[in-house]
Amino acid sequence: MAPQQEYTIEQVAAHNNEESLWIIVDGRVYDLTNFADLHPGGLTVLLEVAGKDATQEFYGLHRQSVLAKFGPKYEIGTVKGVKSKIVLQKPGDISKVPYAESSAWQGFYSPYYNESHFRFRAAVREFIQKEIVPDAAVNEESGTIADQELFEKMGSFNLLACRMGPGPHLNGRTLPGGVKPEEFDYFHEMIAHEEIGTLGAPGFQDSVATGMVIGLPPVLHFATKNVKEKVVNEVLSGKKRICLAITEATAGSDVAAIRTTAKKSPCGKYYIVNGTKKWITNGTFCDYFSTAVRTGDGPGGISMLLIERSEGLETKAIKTSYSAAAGTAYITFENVKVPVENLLGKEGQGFQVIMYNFNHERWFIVATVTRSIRLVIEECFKWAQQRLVFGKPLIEQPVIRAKLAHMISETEAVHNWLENLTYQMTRMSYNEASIKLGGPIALLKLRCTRVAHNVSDESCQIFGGRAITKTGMGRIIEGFQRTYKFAAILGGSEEIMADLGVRQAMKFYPKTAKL
Ligand code: HEM
Repeated sequence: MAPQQEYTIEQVAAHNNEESLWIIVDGRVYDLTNFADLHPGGLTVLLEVAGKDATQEFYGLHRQSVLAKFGPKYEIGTVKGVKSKIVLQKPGDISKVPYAESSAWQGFYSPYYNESHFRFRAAVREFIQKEIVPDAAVNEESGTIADQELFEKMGSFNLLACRMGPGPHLNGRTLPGGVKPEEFDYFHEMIAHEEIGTLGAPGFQDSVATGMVIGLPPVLHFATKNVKEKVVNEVLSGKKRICLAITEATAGSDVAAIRTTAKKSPCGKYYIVNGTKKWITNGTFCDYFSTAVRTGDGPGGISMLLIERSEGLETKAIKTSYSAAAGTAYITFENVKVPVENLLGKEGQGFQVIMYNFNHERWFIVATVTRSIRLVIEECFKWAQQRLVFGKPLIEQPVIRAKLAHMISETEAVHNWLENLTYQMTRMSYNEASIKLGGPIALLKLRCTRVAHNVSDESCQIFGGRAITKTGMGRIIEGFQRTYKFAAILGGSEEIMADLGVRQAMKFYPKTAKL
């Protein structure tokens, strides 16, 4: 960085032309003479503010990251007697923008969190900011998946293990923030998913590693000892990757309609798998596929197999509105030989295996999406404060404040319900949770993705043209509005969630209750 020389306002004012073009942003002086021709916004706009304080103009048109990237190259000093007012966020910082964080992180009391949760979030956030954020926006745009090195870093930091929740797979590990495996609970796990939701790069954030969060549980809970030990170690260390392969072109929410078959070989040592899978998150780059197959007729004829990438298994990318970084795949199986030891659970009991993780999968989606919604709220709040329209900040318009009010209140309601249900998960046995939480989690997911819909809609109106522009101020909003629908379909569509929620409630309806 250039030495911090001090300049008077008058000295800066003398550099007001193309030959010498200086500006002030937040008490710092930038010499843009050599940058002016490269400036994406053009030379004219810079000449209009040459030699002047351009803080307001700058923040009306650029994200902070522009200064973080170009500032060190062009900054030549500070303005005498002027203190910089804008705080650049550092890795691990908690946002002070109201509602941009869970309330407990903004000074409100909470019955749910202890000191270890705060340590855990700080450590995970710092890791994500340092190791994942630098690639996120670039990979999101280019459609490049996370590289092997990043997976292994997430493995050795034990972020991958933490995203699988509490359980024996954590034993012997040092968890982020020095959290001990025995103190790790579903709130820590929720925080890990939430932090991934801060990336603002929907496809890329799925690349790190949604496939694992939904694809490894069948192995963790239903694989034979040998298969489990090998695969869980490989995946949690980041050396190999896994995904969940259930959906087919003709079978989505109606899982029972799957057609992919697995027939025992005459020697009895293998299943021979034939068929297809569609919209498989992370499929293009996974080594393992937890796959639903048909081993017999009807709903009782479904089984789950762990299939390794091998001869006859091919994946190709599906072009979705998502970034290709998510690795959304169409998979074909042509006489793929799968050892019988790779059966997950019992033959014909695939439904139980699939259902085992449904609540967890939906809960994880809510945690991640709700955090992404908060990020959208933070973006809208900041934008409404710094964008001048009709001569005053956008937030001075009552209609904009009303939009923020709806976004905030809906999101806080969802998050509070999420915390409440997470608390139930920390207290209930698996069996109790299966009986009692299926309905509420389904309804929570329904509400969460409906709120995502409303927030997307309102945020687009607040950001205007920038909400449909891939770079610049509206970058996060553009990504959100293009992709939020994914969560309304993945893990059970809104319609199925609504129906399931009420059907579950009907099971508990007292026969004696009458109007
Ligand atoms: C340190 C000083 C500056 C740097 C490094 C800088 C850099 C940039 C960059 C990288 C962009 C592209 C942003 C994107 O679309 O992602 C941009 C756009 C732009 N800049 Fe600057 N800029 C600076 C100062 C200014 C100032 C002082 C003004 C106006 C007075 C200005 C006006 C604009 C405009 C109008 C655009 C286009 C914005 C849009 O398409 O919405 N810039 N600038």
